[in-house]
Amino acid sequence: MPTLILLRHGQSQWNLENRFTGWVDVDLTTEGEAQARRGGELMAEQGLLPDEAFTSVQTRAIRTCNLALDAARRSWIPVTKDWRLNERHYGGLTGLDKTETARLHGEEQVKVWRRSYDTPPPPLEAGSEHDLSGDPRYAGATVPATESLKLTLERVLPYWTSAIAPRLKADKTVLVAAHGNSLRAIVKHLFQVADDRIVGVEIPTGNPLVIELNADLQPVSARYLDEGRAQALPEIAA
Ligand SMILES: O=C(O)[C@@H](CO)OP(=O)(O)O
Repeated sequence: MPTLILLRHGQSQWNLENRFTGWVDVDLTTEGEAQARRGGELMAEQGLLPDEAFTSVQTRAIRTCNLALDAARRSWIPVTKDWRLNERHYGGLTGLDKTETARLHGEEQVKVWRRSYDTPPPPLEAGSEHDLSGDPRYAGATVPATESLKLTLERVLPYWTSAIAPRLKADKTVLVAAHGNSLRAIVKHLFQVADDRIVGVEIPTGNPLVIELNADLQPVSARYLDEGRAQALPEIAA
């Protein structure tokens, strides 16, 4: 049975500092490294051993992938990195403190920027501190100035369809080590979550989400491996 393991990176330095992160390449904290290792141990304990892995081009996801695979003794499997699995681009909010931003703009406005489906944050100014358009890892890609979840899904989905789905259709166990919002986009697609319901999906850091799929890649079961840190999951269509 095709098995998908979604793993959000472990706690990052800016998760800890409560700053809007997006495409900024912050690293894991010591706690985040431990979460990633624990995620790998849980996979091994439950016999969920990935055949292949996909991750973004951001350090916190790459290191989470490596730490989890090391802990599961699967660091030899093929790992493919692609920017399409990056976190949602946070535009002009990048780097700002989330609480301070809510104080300035109001809780409601910040909730819309963080969790609405199709309202992107204000764009990042070209040439500003967090402008990554000159970063060599994005050579050939168009670096967005901001992204809503909808825009994130629109760049994740073609990659899902062309690169990840074929491996699942070949009946593989596939690990995707990525980010809160790129994984939320995959969950939205797989579970057909309505635009106004996706706000309720919050994937915890470093907790493997195992989704068993049928031959048409529709979910037949879903569960977090660390039950103590689990969050609500969308319903599976009958
Ligand atoms: O800052 C970010 O890039 C994301 C993920 O940590 O935050 P949010 O919870 O607002 O999606």
